[in-house]
Amino acid sequence: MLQEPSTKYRSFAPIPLPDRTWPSKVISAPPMWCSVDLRDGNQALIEPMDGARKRRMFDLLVKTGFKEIEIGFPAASQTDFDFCRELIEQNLIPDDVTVQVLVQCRPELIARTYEALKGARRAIVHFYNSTSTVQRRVVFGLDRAGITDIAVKAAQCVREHADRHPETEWRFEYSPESFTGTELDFAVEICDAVNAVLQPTPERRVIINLPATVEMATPNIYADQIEWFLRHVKNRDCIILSLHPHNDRGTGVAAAELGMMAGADRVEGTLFGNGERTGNVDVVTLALNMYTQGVNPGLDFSNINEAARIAEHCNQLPIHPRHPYVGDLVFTAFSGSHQDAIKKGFAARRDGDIWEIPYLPIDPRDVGRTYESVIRVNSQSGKGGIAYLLERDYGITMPRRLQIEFSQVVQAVTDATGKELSSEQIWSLFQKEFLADDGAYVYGGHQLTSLRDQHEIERLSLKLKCHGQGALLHGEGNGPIDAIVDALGLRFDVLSYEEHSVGTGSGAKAMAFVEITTPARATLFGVGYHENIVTASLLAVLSAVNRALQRGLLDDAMPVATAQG
Ligand SMILES: CC(=O)SCCNC(=O)CCNC(=O)[C@H](O)C(C)(C)COP(=O)(O)OP(=O)(O)OC[C@H]1O[C@@H](n2cnc3c(N)ncnc32)[C@H](O)[C@@H]1OP(=O)(O)O
Ligand SMILES: CC(C)C(=O)C(=O)O
Repeated sequence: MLQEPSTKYRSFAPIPLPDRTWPSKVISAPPMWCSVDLRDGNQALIEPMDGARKRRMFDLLVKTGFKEIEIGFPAASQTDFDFCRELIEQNLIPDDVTVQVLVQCRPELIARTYEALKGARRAIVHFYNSTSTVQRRVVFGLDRAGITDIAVKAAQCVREHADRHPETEWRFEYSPESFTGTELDFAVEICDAVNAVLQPTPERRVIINLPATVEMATPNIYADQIEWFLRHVKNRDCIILSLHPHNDRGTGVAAAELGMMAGADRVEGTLFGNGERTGNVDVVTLALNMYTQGVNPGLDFSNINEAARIAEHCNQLPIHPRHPYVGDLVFTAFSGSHQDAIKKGFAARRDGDIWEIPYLPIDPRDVGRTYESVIRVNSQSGKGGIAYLLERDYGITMPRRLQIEFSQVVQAVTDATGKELSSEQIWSLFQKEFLADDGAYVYGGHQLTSLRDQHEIERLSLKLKCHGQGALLHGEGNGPIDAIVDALGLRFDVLSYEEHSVGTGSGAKAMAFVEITTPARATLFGVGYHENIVTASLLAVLSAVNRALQRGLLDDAMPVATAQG
């Protein structure tokens, strides 16, 4: 790269529009949408679509709700010509859909285009020529008058052909191609000249499409260009002002949004932004951006995965996993603080609330995605995410301090492997850590009786394997936990106890959580999981004791005094 890029590149001159109004506008209604997947998208593919893929894409576009679809450039390729014929002859165009085709301002190509459209009920003929300073100079070698002449002659030609086929309801679209590199006064001048031929009316408006053929500046400049154009073009009421942004600077969506605020009526773009170079503007993102502002976009992406898979098949191009609204990872949080906030957001949410879940700008279910992958765990994750997965997939609600303790167990594994852990793997780590029966003290059965004369006192007889040897311990207390602490005779106290059921009906089990503290003031949890709630509590105490023994936090003195063979 150059140390001094200004020797090779220059900045885009601002548009003189100090009283611009677009910055304070709000998008409150969708534009007229036109899909150009089958033309601009298609012409950028490594392998342009064959008839079958075109048909699949067309059906998807219709199902999504597009009412205007640019189906190709029939004068350019036989495939496009044949596809156009197929749609017309087989009557495949729904009544409320209008097909559009592109053609250069060349009479022979225009003639072929009308051949392709013969018999159509309705059609938009879209003609274009490049108007930018650079293309005038290097491609056409013509001045403004010469370029205007090309456009005006083409306008006459498309009109004449149309007049010869009154059975079709014709509409026209003109694009001063490379508009963003065209002086604004010239763009207005050439469009006025074309309109003088086409003679649009408020009832039969012409589509004037102002493409950012190459995105050359910040999106506010595009908005200024649109507002400036609309203030100066003649007969605004006879024009449908259309945008056709590309994404060379990565701001195609922003440019389209600001362009709409600047007064545009219509947007041409493609699904997921396929198209020349960095693509056309992504209509899915545009539509769902509107949706998340509470505006019905008029396009239906309720099953966004299906749309994505069809687009990938037709374009033979993958969609990036981080692509807005659709990428495989866009509804996934790996990082701990995000997971924590999402978990709390879901917990706080009530039916009918405005959607306000941190880090999730849209409810994944609105586009047919599930909450399945919202939280995934790796070394960047925290307790909230782990707790969320265990709760969602296994119905386990861990006490907060256990979440902290267990997250360290998970973290040790993710740090060591560098890999993601599935919720199944987390559950098996949880079982290994808390529920395994391979500790020093293994539960073998119990009996609990209330003392006849002292109702609050319970007596516990507990069968155990202590270090592999059978033992029968006895203890008393004001409940099973108190009694097992007494029976074990070890130096620890119980700090907290919680229990909840997991599952419902006859398959339900109890999960008990016991937190103990040792003489050295170490605290740690044990978990018990059993059909019987008392057994679950006893198991939880033994789980905590075993974990403390394993860590050398308790004296491992077998309670011989009370043990019996
Ligand atoms: C920004 C866009 O996306 S515009 C759409 C671009 N899409 C495509 O090009 C895809 C389909 N195109 C094609 O298949 C071919 O280009 C065709 C069939 C249309 C034309 O092919 P060809 O005639 O072989 O030539 P080619 O495309 O190289 O034409 C360039 C010639 O057309 C002229 N030309 C280019 N665009 C236009 C236009 N819009 N109007 C009039 N003339 C034009 C050029 O000045 C050049 O003229 P020259 O031959 O006198 O130098
Ligand atoms: C033909 C025009 C509209 C075009 O595709 C472009 O400028 O990108």
